[in-house]
Amino acid sequence: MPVTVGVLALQGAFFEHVQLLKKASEQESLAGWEFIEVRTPQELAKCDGLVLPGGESTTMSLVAARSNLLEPLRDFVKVHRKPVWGTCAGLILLAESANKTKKGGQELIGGLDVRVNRNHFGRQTESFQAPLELPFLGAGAAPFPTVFIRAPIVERILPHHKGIQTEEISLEETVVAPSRQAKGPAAEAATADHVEVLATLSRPASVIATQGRDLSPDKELGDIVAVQQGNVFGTSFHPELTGDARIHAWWLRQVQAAVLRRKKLGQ
Ligand SMILES: NC(=O)CC[C@H](N)C(=O)O
Repeated sequence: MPVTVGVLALQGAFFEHVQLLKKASEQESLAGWEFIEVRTPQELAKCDGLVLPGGESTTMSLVAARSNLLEPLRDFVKVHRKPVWGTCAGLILLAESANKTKKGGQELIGGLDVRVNRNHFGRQTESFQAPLELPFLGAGAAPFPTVFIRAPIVERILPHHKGIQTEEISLEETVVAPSRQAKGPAAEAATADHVEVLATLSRPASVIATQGRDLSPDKELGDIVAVQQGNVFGTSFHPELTGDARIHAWWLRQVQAAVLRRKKLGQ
């Protein structure tokens, strides 16, 4: 079963992702998988799954718009519901809403019903590394060496399928992603109406967020740094900048499951 996984290669750490995807596929003994850099709608159309790397989300969305990729990317995530994973800037692009965006706005792709707070931990010089428990990697998994560089966090879980969040529009420097309708049975199967919190920074994640609940004031929960909603996965940190391929391997298994689901449904 040939499977093609793309990494959006407009800007940022795309090369590192491709390398770790290859390493993970070897670890998982996945034969016949192809990993490609995506710069055009034609390349995107070949993909069964897509990684949006870290970098600078403002630049990435500008280049995506100029490359006529924004609409195909939105369709990939929200209409075809193929698996996507955004790291850092990629997570920002996958959010339905983002704070502290550049004046004049910034285009988002959307797909995760969350609002992110950009540059949550401060500037480049305030970058840090932290060993983080990631329960989704399995019971007893060793802490993951997470790298945070001008990283966003998920500061709010938004109500599902609200489309444009009108309450957010009035907030200065907050942007929202345009809404889209999923189509077809595979799309339905991959649609999840809740955002699952997979990791928080200050303590091991054991929390499933409920819709519409503002989690930011409750500091006890810690900062949300990994979330999943259906086929959309996002991390605040950069696994591609470590040699650790465990998250890539975990995500490739998600892609494999999604491809099998689509096949079963004849799509
Ligand atoms: N390392 C990163 O990807 C940083 C993201 C960056 N702060 C942005 O807003 O795009």
